[in-house]
Amino acid sequence: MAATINFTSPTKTQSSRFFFPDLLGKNTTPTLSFYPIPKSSFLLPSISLRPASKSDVVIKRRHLSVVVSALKNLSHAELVPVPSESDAIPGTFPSISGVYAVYDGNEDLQFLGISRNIAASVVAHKKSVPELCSSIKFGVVDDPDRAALTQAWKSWMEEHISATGKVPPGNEPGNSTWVRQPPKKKPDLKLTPGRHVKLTVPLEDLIDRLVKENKVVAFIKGSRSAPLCGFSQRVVGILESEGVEYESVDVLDEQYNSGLRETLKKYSNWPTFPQIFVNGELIGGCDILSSMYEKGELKDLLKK
Ligand SMILES: N[C@@H](CCC(=O)N[C@@H](CS)C(=O)NCC(=O)O)C(=O)O
Ligand code: FES
Repeated sequence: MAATINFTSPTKTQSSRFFFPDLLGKNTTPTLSFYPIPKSSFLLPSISLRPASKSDVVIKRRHLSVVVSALKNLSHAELVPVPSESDAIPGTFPSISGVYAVYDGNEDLQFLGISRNIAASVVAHKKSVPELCSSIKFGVVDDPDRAALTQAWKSWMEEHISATGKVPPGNEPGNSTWVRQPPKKKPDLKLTPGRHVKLTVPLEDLIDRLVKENKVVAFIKGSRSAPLCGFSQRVVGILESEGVEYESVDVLDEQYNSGLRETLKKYSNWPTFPQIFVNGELIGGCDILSSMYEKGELKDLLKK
């Protein structure tokens, strides 16, 4: 079902087309009412299928407010086919928070998800697993904070489990089909092959070679995927938010970097960690890197 709504302001008239895939049952007639929004020259149209109830969800868009049906049971929610053209998905599903259920071509439930943008999630699933993504049920949640969304998801999950005795395949532990995995982080560099191997070169020389052969090196406490100190964590965060290719070395790793913590302090003449080297030169620690980042000086330095 689609509706075209015209709304007028003192200066212009606008017309928009809206889709209500699961709102308009056979016996309901939409009513259109207008009311002014404070601080806006526009009149705000509102569409409602029945007198507004407390559980209705009002979606506010810039100049528009639409009352959408509140969360229904999974079994009562309408199964909406996913359009084959991705461009048509945002017109079919709402771009707001809610819960959604993905069904395959046999109408078997494959996955129950929570989303901040249902239409965007459907676009992503349709792209990554088109063969499992034939139709969708969705429900929007009033005041969609994390707890309300989780509660709505649980109620659909419980309903499905009590009806079928099973968790949807996509929600089984270890199934990574539907949830995007975080990108794997680069491993930290190790200075030596291990404690058991006797070094033939002094540690200072290994450090020297390491910082000269790699453009950006961060000596940190802990690994880049799990820094063990707030200062190191901040530096990792800055380098990653700048999209910098860098090497990290854990000064607390006594297995592979034994002696590094004290030797590096002498090498760089800097008493603390983190330490960031660019083109073989010490730039500084957390304070210096943070201040360069805040002043926007880091991009230039790292480009050189
Ligand atoms: N102000 C310093 C903060 C770093 C700091 O104070 N580090 C201490 C605690 S993590 C440190 O490395 N101490 C010497 C050590 O642990 O060997 C910076 O800008 O990097
Ligand atoms: S390890 Fe304690 S402040 Fe860094």
